[in-house]
Amino acid sequence: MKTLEIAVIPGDGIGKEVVPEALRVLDAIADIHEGLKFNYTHYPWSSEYYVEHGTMMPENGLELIKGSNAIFLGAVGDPNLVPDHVSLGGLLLRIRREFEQVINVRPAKQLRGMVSPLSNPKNFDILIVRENSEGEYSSSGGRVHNGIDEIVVQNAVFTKRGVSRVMEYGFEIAGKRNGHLTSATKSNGIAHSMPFWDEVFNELSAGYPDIKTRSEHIDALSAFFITRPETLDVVVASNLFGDILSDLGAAIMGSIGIAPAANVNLNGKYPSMFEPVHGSAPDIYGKGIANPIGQIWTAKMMLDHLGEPEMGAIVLEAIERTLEANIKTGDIGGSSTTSEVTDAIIAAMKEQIR
Ligand SMILES: NC(=O)C1=CN([C@@H]2O[C@H](COP(=O)(O)OP(=O)(O)OC[C@H]3O[C@@H](n4cnc5c(N)ncnc54)[C@H](O)[C@@H]3O)[C@@H](O)[C@H]2O)C=CC1
Ligand SMILES: CC(=O)C(=O)O
Ligand SMILES: [K+]
Ligand SMILES: [Mn+2]
Repeated sequence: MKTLEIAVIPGDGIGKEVVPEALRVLDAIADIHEGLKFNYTHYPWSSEYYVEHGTMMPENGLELIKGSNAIFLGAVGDPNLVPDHVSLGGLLLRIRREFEQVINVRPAKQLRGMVSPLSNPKNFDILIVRENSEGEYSSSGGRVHNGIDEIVVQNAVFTKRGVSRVMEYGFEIAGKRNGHLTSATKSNGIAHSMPFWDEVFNELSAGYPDIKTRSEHIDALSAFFITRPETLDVVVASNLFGDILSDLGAAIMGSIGIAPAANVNLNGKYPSMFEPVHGSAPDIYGKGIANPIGQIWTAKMMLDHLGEPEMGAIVLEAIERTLEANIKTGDIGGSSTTSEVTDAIIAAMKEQIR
């Protein structure tokens, strides 16, 4: 029996609604695959936890989840309770950074049964590879003085190690897909970090003669996501650019509610973390209408990562069959509830093994 230890952190808002739904899907997978079992340990770390304890997780929080095979997270952020930079910084970004989850992989592809807002989407299939530990989201900087004299410095940190690592991951994964890697740059406006980014990209591309490369400035690239997404394969981007591109990728798929993500640790010292692209969606929380597909597709990425790609394929096929059957939440034009969509996905999984 292969038993996988999963640290479960639903977090805030709809994270608390969609995570239990995705666990139902994982339980159905364990029913299908008799040699596989999931052991969940639930952690209530969230903005509410902060209000009670003055911290997003206990002092030994990282120790508690370090030994798990993977972390399965919903979303963090309840701006009415805790400022976002405190809640995300104290939980989500902290785990990403301290567990050296240096890459964030985010697919954006057209699923069967989804209606893209693009009038002519042409079957795009993009994989965004986002740098996940430094760049514009570094905690380096500070504030001094007050009033009109106040000075704020936010440093964007780019290391040779970090940039090479994310690009190499991009080259490798492009080799397993369509062999095309696009680099998101802005070296016409950002004078130090982005020319460096381009240099490293050009340097590394020499070692991957079979990969076709392309560099695009982030502004133009954003437009290409809309006007010709089918020309993109793997896109490698800095932390901020990758963050923005992945909401854009989600939008052209049809909703941010379906977009999955994996925060990958490459050195094996710590677990990887799986969480959808979307946040806690306070505007729809508590109504039972959140789209569970982002969290469920994220569970598929976790299954792939944990060496169960056949099980992952069953989940994605079931998602597509459910969309084709028009069983959808409101964000994608349907009227089904969160749990009705999950029920349909689980039924479509069982149908495949009959
Ligand atoms: N990785 C994370 O945990 C993230 C956390 N956040 C946090 O979440 C909170 C809200 O942030 P927003 O900028 O509003 O982003 P958001 O992703 O939570 O919501 C943006 C819009 O998409 C909709 N939406 C998101 N997920 C959906 C789903 N599964 N089904 C249906 N509709 C969905 C929301 O209703 C909202 O209209 C903030 O506290 C923010 O900091 C935001 C992004 C990522
Ligand atoms: C924080 C955020 O927006 C993200 O990781 O996508
Ligand atoms: K999330
Ligand atoms: Mn984001």
